Amino acid sequence: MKFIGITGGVGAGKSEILHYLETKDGVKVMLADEIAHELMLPGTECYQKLKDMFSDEDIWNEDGSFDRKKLATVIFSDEKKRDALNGIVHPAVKKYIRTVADTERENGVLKILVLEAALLIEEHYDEICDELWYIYTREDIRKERLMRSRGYSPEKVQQIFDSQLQEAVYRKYCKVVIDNNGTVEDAIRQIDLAITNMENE
Ligand SMILES: CC(C)(COP(=O)(O)OP(=O)(O)OC[C@H]1O[C@@H](n2cnc3c(N)ncnc32)[C@H](O)[C@@H]1O)[C@@H](O)C(=O)NCCC(=O)NCCS
Ligand SMILES: Nc1ncnc2c1ncn2[C@@H]1O[C@H](COP(=O)(O)OP(=O)(O)OP(=O)(O)O)[C@@H](O)[C@H]1O
Repeated sequence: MKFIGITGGVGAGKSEILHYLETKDGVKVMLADEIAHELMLPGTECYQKLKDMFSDEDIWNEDGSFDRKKLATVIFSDEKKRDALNGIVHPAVKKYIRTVADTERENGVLKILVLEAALLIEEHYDEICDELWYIYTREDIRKERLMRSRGYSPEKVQQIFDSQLQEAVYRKYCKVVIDNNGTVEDAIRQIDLAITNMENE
């Protein structure tokens, strides 16, 4: 089994590419963001730590869950608070992912395990993945796609860009670069080629 980590800036097209990958035989896809949300639900250890850490912030709904929009405003405008959240959530996410990867390796059924995570490099997933892949899309294109599809404001897009790594850093750590400035079909062709190259190594 090969374990591939897929990363890239906000709106680069990671989810789009994962939708394609999960249609392939012998491939299982994991989303760090989805796992993080599960591990942040009320009643979990992470939730309690976040509750203690962010008790004074206006991010809580009446039922005790987070208001996603308000949490985004807080963590993308304050590096210290973002680091605090990441320090609570990401060790738990990584532990969970490591367990799944170990189990799948032992089972020996999967051909490829894929992890999508925005913070793959920052959180040192190179230690557990066999290969890191970077989905590269220019900032102006990502901004336009995010404003159109998610209704993000230009300010929100810029704040998230500023909180993420520079292109050169992604390129330094990732073995494969998928250019997603064109059509999804173009990106899929590059993915298929990268898989063939990996399997022939
Ligand atoms: C902060 C939240 C509420 C923002 O939600 P929103 O729908 O506005 O944005 P979305 O989830 O699409 O994230 C926007 C971009 O920021 C990145 N991002 C998300 N959380 C973080 C974080 N903690 N630190 C840095 N970047 C992050 C995403 O990967 C994406 O590229 C949400 O992302 C969240 O609950 N984050 C905590 C869980 C987490 O750390 N997820 C990332 C796992 S790699
Ligand atoms: N090649 C493409 N052509 C046109 N639209 C695209 C292309 N790739 C992705 N998109 C669109 O751009 C938007 C952002 O893509 P997607 O959600 O896959 O990004 P992401 O990298 O997963 O973002 P995030 O970092 O927030 O998780 C979506 O609406 C998606 O359908």
